[in-house]
Amino acid sequence: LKGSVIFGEPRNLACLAKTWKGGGLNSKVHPQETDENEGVLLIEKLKAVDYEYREDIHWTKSQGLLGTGSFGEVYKMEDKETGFQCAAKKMRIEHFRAEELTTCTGLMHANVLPLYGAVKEGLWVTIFMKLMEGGSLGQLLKQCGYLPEDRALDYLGQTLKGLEYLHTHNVLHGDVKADNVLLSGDGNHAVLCDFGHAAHLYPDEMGNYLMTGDYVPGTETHLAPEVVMGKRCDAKADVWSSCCMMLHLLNGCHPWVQYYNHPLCLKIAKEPPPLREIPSSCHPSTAHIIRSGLEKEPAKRASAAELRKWGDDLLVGMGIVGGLKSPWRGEYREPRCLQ
Ligand SMILES: N#Cc1cccc(-c2csc(Nc3cc(F)ccc3O)n2)c1
Repeated sequence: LKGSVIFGEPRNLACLAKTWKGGGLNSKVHPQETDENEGVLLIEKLKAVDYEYREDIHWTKSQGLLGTGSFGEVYKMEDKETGFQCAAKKMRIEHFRAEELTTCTGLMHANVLPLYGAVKEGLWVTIFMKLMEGGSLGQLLKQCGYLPEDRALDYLGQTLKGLEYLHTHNVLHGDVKADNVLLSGDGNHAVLCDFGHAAHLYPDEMGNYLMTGDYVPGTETHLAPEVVMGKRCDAKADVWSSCCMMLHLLNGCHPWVQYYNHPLCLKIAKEPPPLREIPSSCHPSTAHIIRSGLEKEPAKRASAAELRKWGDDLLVGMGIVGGLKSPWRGEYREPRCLQ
């Protein structure tokens, strides 16, 4: 069995990932070589042996799912030689998008989940990332209904910090939602994950950074109007989604679904933004932040940087600087949409 898994740099992984798109060249030209093993590991704790890194031989996934990512299931995994544990998303090569790796390789920020590497084994691609013991924000919501305003604001702020960084690097996340925000074991640190819908933003003649046509839309309830209308969109599409996520955190249910039937995309394009779903109990500045992020016109919509700044000032204004937030797994709150 031969392999070509190396310990390398992010740009090596970005370059290799482009050859995996659509099943990879080899699987077409030499179908019998569907057991090939290639990839790039970015940390020493994941050790390829003789240029191979194969499931059950060099690493094993633990029983039970951590979660379900875009196009693949997420497991806790352990390197057999080093005992190091991390998270791994395994998916079929047909569902793999090179952007999942080319957008996040080489990016490092406190609110963006670090990438540890990726390998292809036959017709499967596995992406390794840092293990986040607190699980996803989506899972936390399922456990506690909806979040108190201070904690929701804190998680929105951390998500916006991650988005601000991605947007500065001309990357659109493309599927901002509670399921794609992961938490540390103590619930205090939140990171953006899952670049399965991510896209590179390119400057047009007007200097706007837009994405190209091959964007795979994210979660319907969180899609911005310009996305559902098939327009070329920019980083502002993530800002709209982040405020849909905020409504989800505050209400315990996705926006739109209480008021409209599917297909929602027609309503998102036609109807006014879901401002009536902002809880009346919210601090006026919280409502202002959400309204500014739910402007239908992308040019009028606030940027991630602007919303994050307002959010930081508001948390200071509310006297919440680090840790004075409601308990992280407090008592269950009946989602507002079921009340
Ligand atoms: N650790 C962890 C953990 C716990 C719960 C959910 C998730 C989760 C939701 S989407 C997601 N995507 C993802 C996870 C990887 F390990 C690698 C690439 C990914 O896109 N992971 C991760």
